Amino acid sequence: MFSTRTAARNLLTVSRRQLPGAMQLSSTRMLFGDKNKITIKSPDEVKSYPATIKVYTRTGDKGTSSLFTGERRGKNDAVFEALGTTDELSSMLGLAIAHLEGSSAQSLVPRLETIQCLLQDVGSNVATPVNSKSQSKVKRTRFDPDGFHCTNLEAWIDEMSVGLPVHRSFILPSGGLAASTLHVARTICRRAERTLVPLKNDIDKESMMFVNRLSDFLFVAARWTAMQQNITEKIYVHQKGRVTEFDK
Ligand SMILES: Nc1ncnc2c1ncn2[C@@H]1O[C@H](COP(=O)(O)OP(=O)(O)OP(=O)(O)O)[C@@H](O)[C@H]1O
Repeated sequence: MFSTRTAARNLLTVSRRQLPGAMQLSSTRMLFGDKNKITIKSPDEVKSYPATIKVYTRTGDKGTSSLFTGERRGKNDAVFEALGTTDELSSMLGLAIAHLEGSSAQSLVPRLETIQCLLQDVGSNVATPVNSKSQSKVKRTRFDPDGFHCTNLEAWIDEMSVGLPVHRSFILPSGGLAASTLHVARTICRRAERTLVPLKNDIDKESMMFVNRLSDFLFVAARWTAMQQNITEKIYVHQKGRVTEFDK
């Protein structure tokens, strides 16, 4: 038997991203290890890997990479476009979290962390086309079959919309560092949604619903953050014939 501390130390050498495709999935339940190997226990398999899995495998050097099914495709394939964009979105949420922590809007952080995990699940869904031969993998990567996460986003949107200032004009991406970062995340989210469209027959419809609802949530989250931090949002002003302070 190995102590939890030893296992934790060994785990430090391996991030989820470094593990083979299958092990990057959210269905991975548990990792434990000894000095020389990491054992990963997921619902239907237990596998061991060397404790020092390297970040690079060199298998992607020629411009192809693998889906969860093992199928290799060019890195310019629509699947990797979508995976890269959801990854970019999750990274931007990480930046938003960094700006929120310690602020009067930090209660938003756990929600954003939940969303980061769900984007990982959307990625798993994207990386496993629904008509793949391996139906067990398709089943394992099914995204939100009950629509729970989409409904949950709607509940968050409704709750956080209460008390937001009402404007007749467009709200410009603004409201401070955290809110503006959330606006950037919102625009990446909309791009992520566009990257899913060519894949719509290969992914679960709930993935698309979730990403669509997520951009609405991020809009409200940005506005809510500005309000919590007492920062006034900027509003669109028609510029025709208008001289700026700078030009005067
Ligand atoms: N350029 C990319 N854009 C989006 N997704 C990618 C890209 N490259 C790889 N992926 C996805 O991310 C996973 C992990 O990326 P990784 O960099 O380990 O893959 P690789 O480039 O195929 O391998 P290596 O970097 O070890 O040569 C891959 O299995 C693939 O699903």
